[in-house]
Amino acid sequence: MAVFTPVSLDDLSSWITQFDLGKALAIKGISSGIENSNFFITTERGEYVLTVFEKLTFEQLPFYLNLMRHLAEGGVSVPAPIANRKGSIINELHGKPASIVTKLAGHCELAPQPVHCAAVGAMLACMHMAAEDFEIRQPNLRGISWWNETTPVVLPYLFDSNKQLLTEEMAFQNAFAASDVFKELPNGPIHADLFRNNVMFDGDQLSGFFDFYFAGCDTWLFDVAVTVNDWCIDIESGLFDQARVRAMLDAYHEIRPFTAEEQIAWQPMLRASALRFWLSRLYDFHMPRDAEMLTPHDPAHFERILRLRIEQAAPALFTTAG
Ligand SMILES: Nc1ncnc2c1ncn2[C@@H]1O[C@H](COP(=O)(O)OP(=O)(O)O)[C@@H](O)[C@H]1O
Ligand SMILES: N[C@@H](CCOP(=O)(O)O)C(=O)O
Repeated sequence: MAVFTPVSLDDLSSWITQFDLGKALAIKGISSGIENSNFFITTERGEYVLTVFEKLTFEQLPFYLNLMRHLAEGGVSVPAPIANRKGSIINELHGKPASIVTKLAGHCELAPQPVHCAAVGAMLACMHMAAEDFEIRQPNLRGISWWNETTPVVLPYLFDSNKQLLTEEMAFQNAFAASDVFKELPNGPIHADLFRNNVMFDGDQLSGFFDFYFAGCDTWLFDVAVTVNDWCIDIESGLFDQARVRAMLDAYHEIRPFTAEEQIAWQPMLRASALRFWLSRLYDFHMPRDAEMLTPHDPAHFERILRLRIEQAAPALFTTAG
């Protein structure tokens, strides 16, 4: 159970009077979250999701919530934040920032087929384009600066072979980030954590992307790499499933054609996205924080993926002109 800040129906009943949502009828804690306290709530107007933010601050949250609002208004299926009568979408609850967003229908698809990957690829391209004119700029807080800060923290915990892997990959990624090719990569707001558990499907119909709380401005290709590295692999081995890879990349390319520079950067970017999650999982594993680490994610999964992405040629990013 990962509700860190309990909210009772009584608490909700008084707090919700600031919104035009009618009376609160029910509240149910969601157990699967690991970052925030999430609740399904029912009011006289319908069903919503209430999030009490455990770590993100009143200063950081406007980027994430306004991005969601911008995307929802732009026709991308994401949870839309609900404003109170004063127009505020971030409001204090039990001393912490909290928000109500619309509830997406359906369930996460944890055993995706090519049809699901194509839907995710197409919507990812639409999302990148819809976010292009979003005005708030906040860097990807789990980007290369964070990798450089985190590497010396986790290095002492690693066996020699992994020490070498991490040190050499960081050198490679720092050089890649300084390259001319990297500077030409299209960028903007990205989701940055679009794993299978952050997308909702209603049957085979994609009903939306959610959990934008790792979003930030970075290269679009990094977002594609994060998504492909989770959706298009055999989970046990980390090897690519070629049918799912093609379905996702072709669907993306049809909407937002990849560039020649992105093709050159594709393999380094697949490595970068594996490195990013290896590092965060190593950090969370060796520096656990309270209750959220009851079920730490396995760092070895991304160590395996990183080794594969270094050793094996990347699948073509695109096979036809856009
Ligand atoms: N807008 C939403 N619509 C429907 N379900 C949601 C929504 N937001 C969160 N959930 C549910 O809550 C669970 C935990 O949310 P998530 O954002 O992943 O939490 P955390 O960031 O704390 O890991 C999700 O797996 C999903 O089932
Ligand atoms: N996707 C990351 C963990 C981020 O947690 P989330 O449940 O909020 O998506 C990983 O797998 O390491």
